[in-house]
Amino acid sequence: MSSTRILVADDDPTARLLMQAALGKSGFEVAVAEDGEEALQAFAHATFDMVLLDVEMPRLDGYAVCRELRRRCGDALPILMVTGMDDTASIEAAFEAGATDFVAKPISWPLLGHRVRYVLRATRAATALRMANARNAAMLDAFPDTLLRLDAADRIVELRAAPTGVPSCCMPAVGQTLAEAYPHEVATLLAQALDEARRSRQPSTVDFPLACRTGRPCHQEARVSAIDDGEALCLLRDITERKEYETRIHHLAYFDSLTGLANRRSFLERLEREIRRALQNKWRLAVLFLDLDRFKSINDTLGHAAGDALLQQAAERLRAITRPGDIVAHDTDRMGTAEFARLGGDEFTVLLPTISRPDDALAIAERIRASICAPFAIEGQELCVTTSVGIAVFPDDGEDAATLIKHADIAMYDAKANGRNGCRYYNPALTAEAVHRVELEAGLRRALAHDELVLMYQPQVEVRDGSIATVEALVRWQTPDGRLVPPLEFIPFAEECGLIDAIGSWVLRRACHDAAQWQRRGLDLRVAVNLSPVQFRASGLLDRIREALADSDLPAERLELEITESALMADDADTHATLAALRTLGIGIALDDFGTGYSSLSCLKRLPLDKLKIDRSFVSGLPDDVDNHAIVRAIVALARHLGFRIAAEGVETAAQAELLGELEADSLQGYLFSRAVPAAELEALASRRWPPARGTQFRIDFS
Ligand SMILES: Nc1nc2c(ncn2[C@@H]2O[C@@H]3COP(=O)(O)O[C@H]4[C@@H](O)[C@H](n5cnc6c(=O)[nH]c(N)nc65)O[C@@H]4COP(=O)(O)O[C@H]3[C@H]2O)c(=O)[nH]1
Repeated sequence: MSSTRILVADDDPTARLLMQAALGKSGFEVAVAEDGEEALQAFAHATFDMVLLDVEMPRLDGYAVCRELRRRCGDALPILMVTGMDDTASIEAAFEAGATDFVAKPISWPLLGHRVRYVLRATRAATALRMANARNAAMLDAFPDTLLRLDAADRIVELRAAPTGVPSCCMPAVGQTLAEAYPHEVATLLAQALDEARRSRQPSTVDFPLACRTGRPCHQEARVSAIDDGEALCLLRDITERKEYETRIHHLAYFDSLTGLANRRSFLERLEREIRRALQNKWRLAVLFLDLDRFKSINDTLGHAAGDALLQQAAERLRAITRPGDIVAHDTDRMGTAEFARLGGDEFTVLLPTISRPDDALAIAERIRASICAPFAIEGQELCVTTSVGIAVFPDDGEDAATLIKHADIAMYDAKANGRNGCRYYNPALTAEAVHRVELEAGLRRALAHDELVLMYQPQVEVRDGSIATVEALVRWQTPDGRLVPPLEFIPFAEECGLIDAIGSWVLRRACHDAAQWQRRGLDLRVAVNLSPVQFRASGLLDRIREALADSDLPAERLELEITESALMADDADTHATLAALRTLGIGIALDDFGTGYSSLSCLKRLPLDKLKIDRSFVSGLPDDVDNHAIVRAIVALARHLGFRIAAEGVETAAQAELLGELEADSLQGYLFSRAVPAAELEALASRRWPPARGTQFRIDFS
């Protein structure tokens, strides 16, 4: 450790010597000066930790030296003045000149060392305190918080306002108590935090909203800590932005951004809470599961923006249904607030936290169903949508959240399977059906992977000469156990579960391949392939068709696509562009199942179609059903007028064929001529001629 250097300035050589000896004995390194000027010169060449100055000195007295040294070295240098015992005037003058302390003559030599050490220690402590204060002040200046110092009565005795943060209108003032500065609840909260901090000697934190006069939301955080039993510090920080982020994050985590309804996670948490309550209180609750019937096809045909708008409006209707006071139940008070959620896609759930009996749930489900039935106005079009609702009741149908939701979902499927637009309770037998659906999907995936799909072809006979110009490709699923599954048992399901694209692509490629084979064998046949609405709207359709034609080497003119009216429901630019592009390629377009949809005449007129296929439901009653007769006659007249060819489906009797011939249909398809047959049998079939219908007695000769 380096020694402490002391400068002794005194014009009396004896006093100098004695001081030097006494201080040297106490372990200090001592330098001496004979007068004031010499003392200042000594400071110019060396540094000292302390100075002892005699008051009376020639040339420059001790006061002048003291003042000069203070100017040069600041407060950190301890200066001891040596004064006369009773000379209070010089003691006062010494302090005025900036002296740290004084030593009175006659000096007690044994005590001088102790006195010097004490002054040195005190000066160092004062310096350290000054530096700590400066550091604290700098830290507080850099602090983003507003600082309040409070006395024992929670009155603000000091306030350092942060440059930014707490808005001025929410800023307390010095002199106010917390109760005066803040609204009652906030003041109470802060007082509790202060009590806690004083008691535990640990800082404590609270946050609270404040009504800001600007009207903007304001949220503050206060961290309080006790200084001693009386005073306390309170740091205030504006956390409005953080709170807004937290709210937004919470909203994202718990709410569906499209509809503003609760999301799956939030619904599950609430359901779990309500199950616990229901268990304690021994009451029932119900979970409703619903989706919009045929939503997927609406979304695919009208586009996602329309689909989103529909979901938003449907969510709004759900909210409106169970607004407080709207619920019709046997025990309205106990019914509690219903919770709605969108689990994803068009799947919604409703939680009825307390029901007296299962009928209450059915009443709400029916109200929901009826409300969704009213037409929606979407993008300027009126859209009629229905919903199917499944109901599961706690504890009867499940004792935990996941089971209740699953069973309500299964019940909804049952409602769908039973004609849609209905409400169903869960029953255990339905689980078997749900298992069947899961197996069906797995089976279809396997069918695609293992080439279990087969195509059959049904001829369309030309009325003009009884020849077969077109055959319709109809898919079947040959399961490993040898069963031939008809398309209506898996195509609608494939549309629902998203497998239709893969199946449709397979059908297209196989049909093109078969048709190209027939062409190579000299058969003049066109192949008609069904295109589901989902496929029609899917991106990449044209590429897929071009690829299938190119790979099989089939001329585009030999391909016809059958599109149902629902696929063309969106009379928009995309529909026109797709149809026009197909026509430009040379592909024929037939409107399938005509009469069952909602095609408006004006819409039909604008579409580039080749053919209308009259649905077999109109053909089936012919020739006796007068209504069907009139409808078919009108369809034929309309199609003629628009320049389309006309095909009739489901022709089973010669009388039907004859009448359709008279009505001037162009081609006929039905069991009367042939069921759908494997590709290999088609060659034999296609070489036949059926007697022309027009003007002749239609006679079938299958021999
Ligand atoms: N009662 C009666 N029925 C007759 C008669 N003649 C033909 N049919 C049946 O009527 C359906 C005609 O096909 P669709 O209207 O396009 O109706 C098709 C079509 O909408 C769909 N489908 C079939 N294959 C495909 C495919 O490859 N892709 C797509 N997307 N749908 C397909 O499945 C539907 C049913 O197909 P299938 O069961 O093969 O049933 C075929 C056919 O077997 C008749 O005289 N009387």
